Amino acid sequence: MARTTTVEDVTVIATESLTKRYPRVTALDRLTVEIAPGVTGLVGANGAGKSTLIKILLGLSPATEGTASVLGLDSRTDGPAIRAHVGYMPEHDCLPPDVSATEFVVHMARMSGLPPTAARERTADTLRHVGLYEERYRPIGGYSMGMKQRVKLAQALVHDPQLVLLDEPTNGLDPAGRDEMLGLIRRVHTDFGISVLVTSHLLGELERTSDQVVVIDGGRLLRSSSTQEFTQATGSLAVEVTDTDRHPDGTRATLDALAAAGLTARADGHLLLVDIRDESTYDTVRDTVAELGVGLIRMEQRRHRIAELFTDETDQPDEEGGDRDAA
Ligand SMILES: Nc1ncnc2c1ncn2[C@@H]1O[C@H](COP(=O)(O)OP(=O)(O)OP(=O)(O)O)[C@@H](O)[C@H]1O
Repeated sequence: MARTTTVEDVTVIATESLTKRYPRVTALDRLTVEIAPGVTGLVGANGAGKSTLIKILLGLSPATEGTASVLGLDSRTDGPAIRAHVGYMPEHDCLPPDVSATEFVVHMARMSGLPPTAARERTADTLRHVGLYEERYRPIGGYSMGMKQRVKLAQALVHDPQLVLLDEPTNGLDPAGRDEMLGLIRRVHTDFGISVLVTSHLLGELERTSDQVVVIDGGRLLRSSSTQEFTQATGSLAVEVTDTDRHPDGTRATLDALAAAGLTARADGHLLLVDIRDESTYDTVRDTVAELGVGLIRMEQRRHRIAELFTDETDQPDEEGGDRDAA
């Protein structure tokens, strides 16, 4: 089932100066971005313009200015062809409570043009894939939020699209449910080769799930790059040490000793952030800690986090994560 990537689909979505103005608000403001195959996270606070972008990409809402192409098709003129090759999971609950997941997803498959037998087979496969097989004949009205989100995902996948646009698929889920949904989303790409654009206002989850992250704010592009670039190594070494009877504040004692050894370091809570000058920095830290007699709990190179985009670049968040999910 997995597809091979060809030169033509190196860019699955491209926008150029895309602008959408409503009477009172500019929802998208000259947005120019290219999205490669794989899993892409589109992150932004509520009202940033994520849903507006998705509706324009699907050809459901016209842009005021600029252009957007999806799988090489023009969203202004090729809406029906785009929707034939793209699956869409809307943000809000749009499910009929009185029908079963099977009935609903078969209906959506038929709407996309699949013949009856193929629609039933694809529905069974897709519901199994999203983990809803046992409950598939029960009315959706009795489903949990997590199960409803899976039905919405299944209907987006049932016609075997090349790309799916998932609008806030983790909304309303508890942390375990979110993790499961993110795992499913990742597998949509790894198992079936389907590219995914997934929106969220939660930064941490996109860091884990996406190959590329696009950040928008007030309809403008804040940043677009690979997740690897976002989380690349920084030039500082995070060091954590124990306290001892001789050094009841081990962190402070180590900070002073590192300064005496000629290194630049600062305390960040219980962590010490040491500037890496060259390879010898590691040895100097190790030797300084050993001479002091405090225990070395960890010594590792710091990595950037996507959350830092929303703070001062130099204002490193707490190592334990803090509120990494807040946009
Ligand atoms: N049909 C509309 N008419 C007028 N204004 C709209 C319309 N749709 C969206 N907006 C406005 O455009 C801006 C962007 O909204 P959009 O729904 O795209 O944001 P979002 O990032 O998806 O956030 P959310 O997750 O809250 O939906 C908001 O200020 C919103 O109020």
